[in-house]
Amino acid sequence: MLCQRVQELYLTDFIPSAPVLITGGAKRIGLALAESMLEKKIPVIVSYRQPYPALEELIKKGACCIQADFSENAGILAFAEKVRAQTGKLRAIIHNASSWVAESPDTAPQDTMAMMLQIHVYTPYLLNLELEECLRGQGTAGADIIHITDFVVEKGSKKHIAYSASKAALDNMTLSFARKLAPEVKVNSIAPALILFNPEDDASYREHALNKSLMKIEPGESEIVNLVDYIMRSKYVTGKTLGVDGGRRLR
Ligand SMILES: NC(=O)C1=CN([C@@H]2O[C@H](COP(=O)(O)OP(=O)(O)OC[C@H]3O[C@@H](n4cnc5c(N)ncnc54)[C@H](OP(=O)(O)O)[C@@H]3O)[C@@H](O)[C@H]2O)C=CC1
Ligand SMILES: Nc1nc2c(c(=O)[nH]1)N=C([C@H](O)[C@@H](O)CO)CN2
Repeated sequence: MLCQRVQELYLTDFIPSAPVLITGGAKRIGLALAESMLEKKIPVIVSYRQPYPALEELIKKGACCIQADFSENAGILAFAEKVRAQTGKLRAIIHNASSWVAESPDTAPQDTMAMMLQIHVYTPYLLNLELEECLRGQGTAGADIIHITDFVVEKGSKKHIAYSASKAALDNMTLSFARKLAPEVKVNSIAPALILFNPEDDASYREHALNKSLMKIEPGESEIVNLVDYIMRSKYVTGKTLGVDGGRRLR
C-alpha cells in the first residue's frame, strides 16, 4: 500500500481520528494546514501536483502524499479511488487546491474559465460526491468539508473574472452540500482576502494590496490554520462562509 503508515496508525488506538484530506498540500497554506494536523497527531492525506521539497518532510512526519492533477475529471476520479484505497473514513476534506489566474491576452477566455471551473468547481464537487461515504457514519457533526473560497466572491474582481466566478460557484456548493450532508457532515467556506503574498509580488503591488484592508498586514497561513481548527471543533456551525479579510469590505 502506498501509505501503509496511515492505515497502521489509524487502525490502532494510537490515532483517535480518521485522516484529514487536504488538496494542494505541498506548499503555502495547504502545507501549513497539513503540518498543523500532524502536530496534533491527526493523520493527513495530501494531494500534490508538483513534488515540492516540503513533501519529503511531510512524508517523514507520516503524511500520505498522493500525486494528482485535477486538470481532467479522470485525474479527480483516480485520486478519489486512491484515497478510498487508503482509508475507509475521513475526518475532513479541505478543498485548498486552486489556481489564481487573471484574464490575459495570451489565453482564450473560454480556456481561462474552463481552467477555473475545473479546479474550483469540478474538483470539490466530484471529490465530495466520490468520498461522501468516507465522511458519513461518524456520528452527528462527525466530519467536515471546508471549501476555501475568496473574499472576491462578495464583490467580484475585474482582473480575475473567471477565478471569482468559479469561487462563487464553490461558495454556493457550500450551501447545497451543507443541506445534503447534515447532520453527519458540516460544510463551510473560508473566504480569505490577502493571506500570503507570492514571491513574484513586487513592492508596489504589496503596498497596494496591504492598503486594501483596515488591518494592512500580510497575516500568514496561521489565520487559516486557526479558523480550520475552530470549524472542526464546532458541533453547530454549518452552511456558513467565514471571512478572513482584515476588514476589506470596510475600506
Ligand atoms: N494566498 C492568499 O493570499 C489567498 C489564498 N486564497 C485561497 O487559499 C487557498 C490556498 O492559497 P495558496 O496557498 O496561496 O495557494 P497556491 O496558489 O499557492 O497553491 C495552491 C495549490 O493548488 C495546487 N493546484 C493548482 N491547480 C491544480 C490542479 N489542476 N491539480 C492539482 N493541484 C493543483 C497547486 O499545485 P502546483 O503548485 O503544483 O501547481 C498548489 O499546490 C486557495 O484556495 C486560494 O484561492 C484566497 C485568498 C487569498
Ligand atoms: N490560488 C491562489 N488564490 C489566491 C492567491 C494565491 O496566491 N493563490 N492570492 C490571492 C491574493 O492574495 C489576493 O487575495 C490579494 O491580492 C487571491 N487568491
